[in-house]
Amino acid sequence: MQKTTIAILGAGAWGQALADLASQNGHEVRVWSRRGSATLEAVISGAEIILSAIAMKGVSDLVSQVKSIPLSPNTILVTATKGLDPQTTSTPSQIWQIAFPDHPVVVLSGPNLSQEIQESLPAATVVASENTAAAELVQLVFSSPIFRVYTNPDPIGVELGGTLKNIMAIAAGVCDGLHLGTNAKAALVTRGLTEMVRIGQSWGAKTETFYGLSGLGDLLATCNSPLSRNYQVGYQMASGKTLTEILAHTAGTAEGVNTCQVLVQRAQQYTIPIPLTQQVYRLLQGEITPRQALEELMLRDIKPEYHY
Ligand SMILES: NC(=O)c1ccc[n+]([C@@H]2O[C@H](COP(=O)([O-])OP(=O)(O)OC[C@H]3O[C@@H](n4cnc5c(N)ncnc54)[C@H](O)[C@@H]3O)[C@@H](O)[C@H]2O)c1
Ligand SMILES: O=P(O)(O)OC[C@H](O)CO
Repeated sequence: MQKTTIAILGAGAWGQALADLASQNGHEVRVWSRRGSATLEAVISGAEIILSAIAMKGVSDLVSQVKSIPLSPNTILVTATKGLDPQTTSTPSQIWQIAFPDHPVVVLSGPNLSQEIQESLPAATVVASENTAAAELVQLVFSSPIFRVYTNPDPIGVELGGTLKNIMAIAAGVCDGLHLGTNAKAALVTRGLTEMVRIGQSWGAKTETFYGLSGLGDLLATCNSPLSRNYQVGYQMASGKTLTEILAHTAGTAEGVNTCQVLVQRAQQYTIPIPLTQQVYRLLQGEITPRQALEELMLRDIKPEYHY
């Protein structure tokens, strides 16, 4: 394809991996980091695609900074952050789209542990947008023999899959850390997916999106890999460490911690049942031990698996 100019905002593990994928495909890639020497203006000037891969806590501020810089009207905005805004409970793509109503916004999300991608191991991802042409351009830019990219028309569903699975990955880490066995893990991941679907429906996401790469796919990757920072948080909590101790020694961002707090707030507002998320929340708050969280989940009122 034609060479495209791409600005990657965020030089963390994920921003760097995506920058490398685009560079390997021959595109002109410029990376901005808040600690780097290049200005944001210089990095995004003339870029056809601006991709943000920064941590959730910086998204609103970054959006304001980008908004103060004139952009070409065709510039495509891509978000690869997996989190929720604590003030508004909005997703990153919603924040970008509100600030830039006339620009196409694309969500990039999938089972993508950055370390495996940096080792050139094969992976697949999803680029989702209401603007099909924009999603297809981003698909072309990143597709390669080691990175298979699918398009999808449900950006909120794709984004929520990648965001909500982080809470379940914390729970999966606890499950493995307590050596609860394969049956327990299967039950947790399956009921976790049911909870993700329920939350997603309240946001207007399509149910089937959660059964694809960005939902079930990312849930499986993150709940089964010691490379996941969220899984590591849960695994270490099972050994009795406090959240503060764990985060002090965690390299990189475990978004599930913040997402869990925001989701509890949103679930109260919209009356969404979120039993797994509630127990992860109480555990992270230091209100209960991992064993107590397990007991509370197992001893809830019995009920049908589905309400058909
Ligand atoms: N690492 C992965 O495997 C992976 C894969 C897919 C998605 N993600 C998501 O991508 C996002 C970034 O993850 P990461 O692994 O690169 O984390 P990281 O901790 O390695 O990097 C975070 C980046 O965000 C930047 N940042 C943090 N706060 C900021 C602020 N206030 N203003 C501007 N920049 C700020 C940091 O400087 C850094 O460049 C997260 O939402 C994560 O869930 C990560
Ligand atoms: O390290 P984690 O837990 O943020 O997971 C990384 C990616 O989201 C996996 O797709």
